[in-house]
Amino acid sequence: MIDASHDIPAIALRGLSLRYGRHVALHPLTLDVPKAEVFGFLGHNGAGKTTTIRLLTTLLAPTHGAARVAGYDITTQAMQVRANIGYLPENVRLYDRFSTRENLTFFARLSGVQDARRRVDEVLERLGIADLSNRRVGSFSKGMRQRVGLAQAILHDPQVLFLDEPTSGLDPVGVRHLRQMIDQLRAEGMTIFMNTHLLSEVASSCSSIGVLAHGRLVFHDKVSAIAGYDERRLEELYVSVVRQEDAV
Ligand SMILES: Nc1ncnc2c1ncn2[C@@H]1O[C@H](COP(=O)(O)OP(=O)(O)OP(=O)(O)O)[C@@H](O)[C@H]1O
Repeated sequence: MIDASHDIPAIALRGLSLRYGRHVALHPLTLDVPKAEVFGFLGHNGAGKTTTIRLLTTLLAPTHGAARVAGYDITTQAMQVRANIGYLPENVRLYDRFSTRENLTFFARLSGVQDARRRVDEVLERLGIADLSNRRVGSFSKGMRQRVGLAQAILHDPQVLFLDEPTSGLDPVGVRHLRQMIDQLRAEGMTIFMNTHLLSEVASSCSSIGVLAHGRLVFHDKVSAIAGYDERRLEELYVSVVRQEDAV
């Protein structure tokens, strides 16, 4: 049983698992992510990272186990979970024929945001993308779409933000811009759970790290606890824990 008081972690998994038919995509996973942390979730292709995010965002129901996000149970309080999380999927879905402002106003109203127009302006300013307001998103680069997607994900001021490979396919300027946004949101107290393949992303943005291999958590620690935690050290660590798992 997970405590539902205010001191609980922003994200708490207890033996959470998922099978697709006979295939175990996620073995029982127990993990806490404290509030206002950026958690980097690493793992090879097919390790189970997206499956974990889909469980925590209530898009999939677990086969076994439980989890709380922002204090709410993902199975019995799915609506409350959804009201308190933002999700930026790898490929952002926007209405190409509409402007940034029109897209965001539509999504803000859909999620019941009060005074949607004012809130959209506020988020555009906060993320430094007011210059994109009146442009149609159909003409946007991947980096611009990601920025609008992030704005969409935080319109309702969620406590917890899930990012699935947020910088995948972005050029260095796009990566830098998104990182700055993530740093800013964390500084404001948001908890961020980020799937990534990039060790540079973990070294620059994350406070703690988990490594998943074949659906099992094979490493979990604070990034600062890894001696000399630069990108190279993280790479050595990543390769060693994934190799150990392969040898089992
Ligand atoms: N809808 C599905 N039906 C059956 N198997 C699935 C389904 N979705 C994912 N899988 C399988 O579950 C496993 C975990 O997939 P998942 O997408 O969670 O991995 P991932 O770590 O996010 O990979 P990537 O880094 O490539 O995005 C993989 O073996 C995948 O083939």
